[in-house]
Amino acid sequence: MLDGCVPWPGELAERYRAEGYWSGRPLDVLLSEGARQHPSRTALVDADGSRWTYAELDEWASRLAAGLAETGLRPGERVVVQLPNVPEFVALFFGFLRAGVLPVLALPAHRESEIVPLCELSEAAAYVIADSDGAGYDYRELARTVGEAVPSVRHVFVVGEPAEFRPLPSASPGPPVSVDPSDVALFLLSGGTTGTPKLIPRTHQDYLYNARASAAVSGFSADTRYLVALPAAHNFALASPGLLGAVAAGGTVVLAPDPSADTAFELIERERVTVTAVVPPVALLWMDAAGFMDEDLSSLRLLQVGGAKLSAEPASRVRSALGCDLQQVFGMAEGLLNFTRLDDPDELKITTQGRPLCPADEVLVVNPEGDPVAPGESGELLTRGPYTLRGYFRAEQHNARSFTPDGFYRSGDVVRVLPSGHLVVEGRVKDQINRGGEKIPAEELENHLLAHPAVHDAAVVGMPDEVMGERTCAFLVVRGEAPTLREVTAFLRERGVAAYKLPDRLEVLDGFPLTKVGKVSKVALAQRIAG
Ligand SMILES: O=C(O)c1cccc(O)c1O
Repeated sequence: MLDGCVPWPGELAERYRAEGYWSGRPLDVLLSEGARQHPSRTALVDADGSRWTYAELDEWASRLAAGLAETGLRPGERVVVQLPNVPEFVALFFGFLRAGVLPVLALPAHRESEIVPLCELSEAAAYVIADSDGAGYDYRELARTVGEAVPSVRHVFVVGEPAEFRPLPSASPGPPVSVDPSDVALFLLSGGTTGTPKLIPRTHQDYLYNARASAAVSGFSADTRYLVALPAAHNFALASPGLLGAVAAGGTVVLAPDPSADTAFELIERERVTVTAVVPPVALLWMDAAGFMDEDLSSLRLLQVGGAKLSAEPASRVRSALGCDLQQVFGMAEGLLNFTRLDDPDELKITTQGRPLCPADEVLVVNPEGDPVAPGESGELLTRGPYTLRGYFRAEQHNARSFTPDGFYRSGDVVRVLPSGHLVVEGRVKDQINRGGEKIPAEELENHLLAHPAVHDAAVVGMPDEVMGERTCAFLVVRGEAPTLREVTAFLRERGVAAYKLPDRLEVLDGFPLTKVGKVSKVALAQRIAG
């Protein structure tokens, strides 16, 4: 496995192969087999209505792969990719797989303070952007900063107007590069809890299983028309089952530039979309909007909701509001995916976050001492399995804390397991805010706040919110005059912090409540803001 990654131990690897979860095939077979078996079916549709068949997408991916190689990118090198939901994302994703070059999938919302450390940590050889986000943000500015800050970045490729950079490369397809299916195919980003980004290596065969098994459990078929409403770089929209699951099933991927009801409903009607995946705040907005908008949503069969916990009340209204079935998905880019099953009783679909995808997923629920709790009691979810990472990339110290000695990933989520095996998410032990599915590492934001000259100490906690589940509250102890929320967010933006990480509220205290051992008590702060 690529240097800096942690392989599965031989015994488990043997079992995953023997039981058929690992097929020994490269991830790219999703597209190459589709192109062979049904070349003229529609694989991809963009927001403007441009369409690509499987054969056309396959050809495009091969030309991109050849172009990447011709530019001098070598197998195993990393490229940070930051694209909105454009067709180039899909073609390039497969192009990277074919060239053996490893995409590091950043989100469009990321800014300098996320992208620079990512490029550094991955020693990225290139950076791929769109010219703009359609709302006035120019990624080429960010690319200039990255180019100056990170010497490993040799090329910047731009979808749209390249300015001084390069357009996406393209060349006549050469002989395929052979890849080891047990090696890394791509890197996903962790939501994280610390000040530095974490990279999740996903191997060809683990991600292939992830996409195919998810597609099966969600009933994907050749008739599936999947709307990519979340960012395509998100594990949920990419492979749970996401766009890769739709390709695995020989279905059609429809790209939405944003998840607003205006955009999504129009695409659902126009393309007869059958399934999509959203975070809870979007589900709430769609359910309201369906009451007064008149697009025809009757093609929609399944709404997947995940990223944060969907409360039972809105969950119970999905069918009447949108005329489709609900599937709750509790997943993590690190691996383990839980789905409610299409034939589960309504009670489980509404009140649980699903059960593990794979029979070989191992789930342990432990108390703070690390001992298993009694069945049905809540505790931290630990997991290992055929598609769950064994370590973050180049993060030895962090890995020592994030995994048990026998290789279970400590998810930081607090769950309880029902007799049926379904999980109910009850909270978390990790120091992170989940703002409507967007994960904000508290320590990272605190570090940025501490850089403000008027800030003596900072503690970031979630505050309950009807729509977002949580919003972000920054508690500060200040020197001299307290800055306003507006001043603080302007300061954070200036530092290149992504907009979704900006605090929603500021509270200034004389000092922080402490725990018995003298640490800042986030529990006390959270109780204070909840009140
Ligand atoms: O990261 C997540 O929250 C998530 C949610 C649903 C499905 C997934 O694959 C995820 O990674």
